[in-house]
Amino acid sequence: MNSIMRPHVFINVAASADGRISDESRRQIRISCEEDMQRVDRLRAESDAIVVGIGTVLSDDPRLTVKSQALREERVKNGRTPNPLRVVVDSRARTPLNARVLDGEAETLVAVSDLADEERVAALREKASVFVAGQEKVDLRALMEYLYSIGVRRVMVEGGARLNHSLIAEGLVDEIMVYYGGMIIGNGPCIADGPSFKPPVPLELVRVSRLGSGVLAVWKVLADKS
Ligand SMILES: NC(=O)C1=CN([C@@H]2O[C@H](COP(=O)(O)OP(=O)(O)OC[C@H]3O[C@@H](n4cnc5c(N)ncnc54)[C@H](OP(=O)(O)O)[C@@H]3O)[C@@H](O)[C@H]2O)C=CC1
Ligand SMILES: Nc1nc(O)c(N)c(N[C@@H]2O[C@H](COP(=O)(O)O)[C@@H](O)[C@H]2O)n1
Repeated sequence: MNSIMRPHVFINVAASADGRISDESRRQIRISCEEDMQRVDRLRAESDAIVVGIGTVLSDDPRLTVKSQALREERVKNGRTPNPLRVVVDSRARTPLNARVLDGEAETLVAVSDLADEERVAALREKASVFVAGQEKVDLRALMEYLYSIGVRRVMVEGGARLNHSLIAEGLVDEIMVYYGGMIIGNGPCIADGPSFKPPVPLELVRVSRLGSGVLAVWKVLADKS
C-alpha cells in the first residue's frame, strides 16, 4: 500500500472486561468511571479532530465536545478553536439534521461517499462541511489525507465497532487506548467488529495502569501499512 501524509490516529474506547462496547440494543452504555471521563475529555482537548461512524451518531447522539471549560479556554489560549473538529463517517448522508453533532457548538465535517443522496448532502451542507470520497463506503485513506491537508495532525477516533475495524484494516491506526470497566456485558458490539484479521493485527503494550474502578491499556499498532 502506498504511504500517505496523514495525521497521527488513535482509537479511544471503553470496553467491558469481555471486550464489549455496548449491548445488543447498541444504545450507549456508561462503561467509563468518572476518572476515565476526565481522561477522555483531556484527550479530546489535545486532539484536532474527533472521528465517529454514523452508527455511533444514530445510537448515541453524541456531542463530541470538550466538557471542561478550563480545557476549552486552554485551547483558545493556544490559538485553537474551543473544540476539535467533529467528523462523522456517513456514506449515505444519514446524519439526522437534528443530531447533536450538527448543533453548531463545534465545527463538523460529514464524510460521505458517492452513494449519498444529493438532497440530503445539500441539507447537511447548511449545517456542516461535507467531504465526498469513496464509491460505496467512505474512503478512509482519502479522508485522512484530506484531514491532514486542512491542518489536522492528531485524530481521536471514538468508535464505533465497525469504523474501528475498517480503520485498523486499512492500516490507519497508530495507537489504541482501551479503558476496561469492571463489568461483563455478554453480547453486543466489540472493540473492532468485522471479518477476522488473518493473521491477527499485532499490538505492542505501551502502558497499563489502574484507573478508578477499571484498567487503562495503551497499545501501539505494529502493522501500519499506510
Ligand atoms: N464504549 C465506547 O467507547 C463506544 C461505544 N460505541 C458503541 O458502538 C456502537 C456503534 O458502533 P457501530 O454500530 O459499529 O457503528 P460505527 O459508529 O462504527 O459506524 C459504522 C458505520 O459507518 C459507516 N461507514 C462509512 N464508511 C465506512 C467505512 N469505510 N468503514 C466502516 N464504516 C463506514 C457505515 O454505515 P453507512 O455505510 O451507512 O455509512 C457503517 O455501518 C453503539 O452501540 C455505540 O454505543 C461507540 C463509540 C464508543
Ligand atoms: N470513553 C467512553 N466511555 C464510555 O463509557 C462511553 N460510553 C463512551 N462513549 C463515547 O462517547 C461519546 C459520547 O460523547 P458526548 O459525551 O456526547 O460528547 C459516544 O458517542 C461514544 O463515542 N466513551
